[in-house]
Amino acid sequence: MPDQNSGTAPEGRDTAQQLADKQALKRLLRPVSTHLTLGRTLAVITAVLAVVPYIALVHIGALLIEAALTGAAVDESGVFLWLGILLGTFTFRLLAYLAALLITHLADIKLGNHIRQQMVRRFSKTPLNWFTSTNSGRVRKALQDDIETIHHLIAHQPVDGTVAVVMPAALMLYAFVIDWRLGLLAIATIPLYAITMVSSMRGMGERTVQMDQKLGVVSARMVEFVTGITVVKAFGRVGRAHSAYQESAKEFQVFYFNWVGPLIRVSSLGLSLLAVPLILLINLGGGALLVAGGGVTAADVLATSLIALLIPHGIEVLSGSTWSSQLAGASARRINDLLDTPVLTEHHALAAPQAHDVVFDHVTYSYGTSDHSALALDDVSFELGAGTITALVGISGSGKSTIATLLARFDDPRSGEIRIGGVPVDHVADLYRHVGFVLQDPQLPSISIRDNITLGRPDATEEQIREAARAARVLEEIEALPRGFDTVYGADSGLSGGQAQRIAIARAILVDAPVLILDEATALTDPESQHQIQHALAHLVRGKTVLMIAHRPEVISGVDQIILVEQGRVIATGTHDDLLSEPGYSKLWINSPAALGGAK
Ligand SMILES: Nc1ncnc2c1ncn2[C@@H]1O[C@H](COP(=O)(O)OP(=O)(O)OP(=O)(O)O)[C@@H](O)[C@H]1O
Repeated sequence: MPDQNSGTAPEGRDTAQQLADKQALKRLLRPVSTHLTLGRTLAVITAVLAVVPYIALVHIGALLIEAALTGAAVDESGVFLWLGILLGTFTFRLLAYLAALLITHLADIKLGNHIRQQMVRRFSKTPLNWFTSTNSGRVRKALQDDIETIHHLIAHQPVDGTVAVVMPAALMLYAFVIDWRLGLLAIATIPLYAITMVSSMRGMGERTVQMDQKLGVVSARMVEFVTGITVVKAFGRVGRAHSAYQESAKEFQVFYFNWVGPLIRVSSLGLSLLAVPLILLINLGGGALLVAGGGVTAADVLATSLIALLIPHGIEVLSGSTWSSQLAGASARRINDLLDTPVLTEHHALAAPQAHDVVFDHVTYSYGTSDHSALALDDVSFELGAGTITALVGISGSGKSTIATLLARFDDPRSGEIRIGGVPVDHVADLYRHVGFVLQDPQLPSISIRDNITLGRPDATEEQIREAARAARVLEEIEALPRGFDTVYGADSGLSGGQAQRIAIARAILVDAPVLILDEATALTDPESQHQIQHALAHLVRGKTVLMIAHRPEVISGVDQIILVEQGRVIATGTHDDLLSEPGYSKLWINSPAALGGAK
């Protein structure tokens, strides 16, 4: 990972990074390599044929000069032949150039689609625990900004970059074919230009990497600022939050100015050296001397002078393409990183559990994938009897959500096994028919309420949907909305936290999975809403094997078993009374003497 805050990265690392960028680009462009080769081939043809007008110019000039010197009539058929060749080549070049651009643009579209499809395919197998807000931000950047950055490299660079190299080379060669002295005059200014370009391009690779990193910091600060704007505003700290963004933007501005300022001075020096008057002075002046000395014609001098004028433009385009390749390299690396996200192993020997007891068997888990990553769960073992309700309790960060998400296979344990009815969860066929969940954040996508409720069971009938909504105590509120069940969440109407929770419960009721994970989340809702949710949950949990993350003492009353978790380990298991002797347990309810008096 690049150090986002470091402005002066060590050179060795940057060179290694550039190498990695190049390899990443090679790998990313592989699916369209045939398109790109075809585009480049057509571009080479276009560039080589750029010589033809100059050949025609020289030949027509020769015919005219011959007529003028001999007093004979101009060889009209010869002139028309060359004009015909000129026109034919021009048309052919135009068509070849357009075809090349068409092919590279098609390649761009194909690659964009290919990357998006690959990402969707990859993410459908990626552990759900991977989707943190940071990683979601990375996905957004890759799908939007990085695909856009490589657009230029695929759609334009293979054609324009190739023409920029091959055309001047072919023209220079032809200048030497006309006359080697005129050829030397045509390229006379190039060494000066090359020196200024090389000095301005020095360190360009590292600077581009740094620019990319600094832009990343500016963008991250902007997202942080916008995401936290409500809290920041509520506490009147807009200036302070804004200043982090302003500082990173200022830092980028200073960096960019210090880099680009001298660059512009150097390249403008290069340009002035090659400015039209200088090129014409050398080529026409030197050419005139050669014409006077005999051996070359005025038409030859005109042709090579025009060639000399085109060379600098080619070099400019070439340096622009080099820069866009460097930018695209970093983008390719980020896209490839996402295409390589870890995925859950897919097993083929799947089975449907016949019973619904749950066993955690020496489960260990860490969010990081390296051997040194801190353990979020450390040797966790427990059992949930079929049809029983178990409450998971522990202080914040103790590992309750991690246990719950592993049961729903949001990721696989690093070691140990989780079984439902004796079948390891990674071997359960159609897992979400067996494990349902209602989490703190109800996660309603921006689709209709009907589709939200039937997400886990798209074939549900209208009556079943209404029945689920009724059991979840949200039917009346849905029907009171102007578009009822067709209301699109977010677009047509928002919902209160309690309503969204009850819609998530209706969804779980409809799926009717025999194992249920509940993240008790009533703290954010008002007492009436809490009451409604409790009723909806009571309906939902009937006869199910329930694992409930409990935050309040009230909800542990009536559960069959309580599991106390501390620092990723199961400290004790039992009933409320069994656990009262555990200091960690009584400390949890210290502000709730009623619970300590007996929750049952
Ligand atoms: N996405 C994540 N990436 C890295 N570490 C994480 C992630 N989610 C949780 N953790 C870490 O794993 C440990 C257990 O967290 P977990 O969310 O399971 O605790 P919890 O008991 O559910 O807390 P809370 O009651 O506050 O929700 C904590 O140290 C936490 O910082």
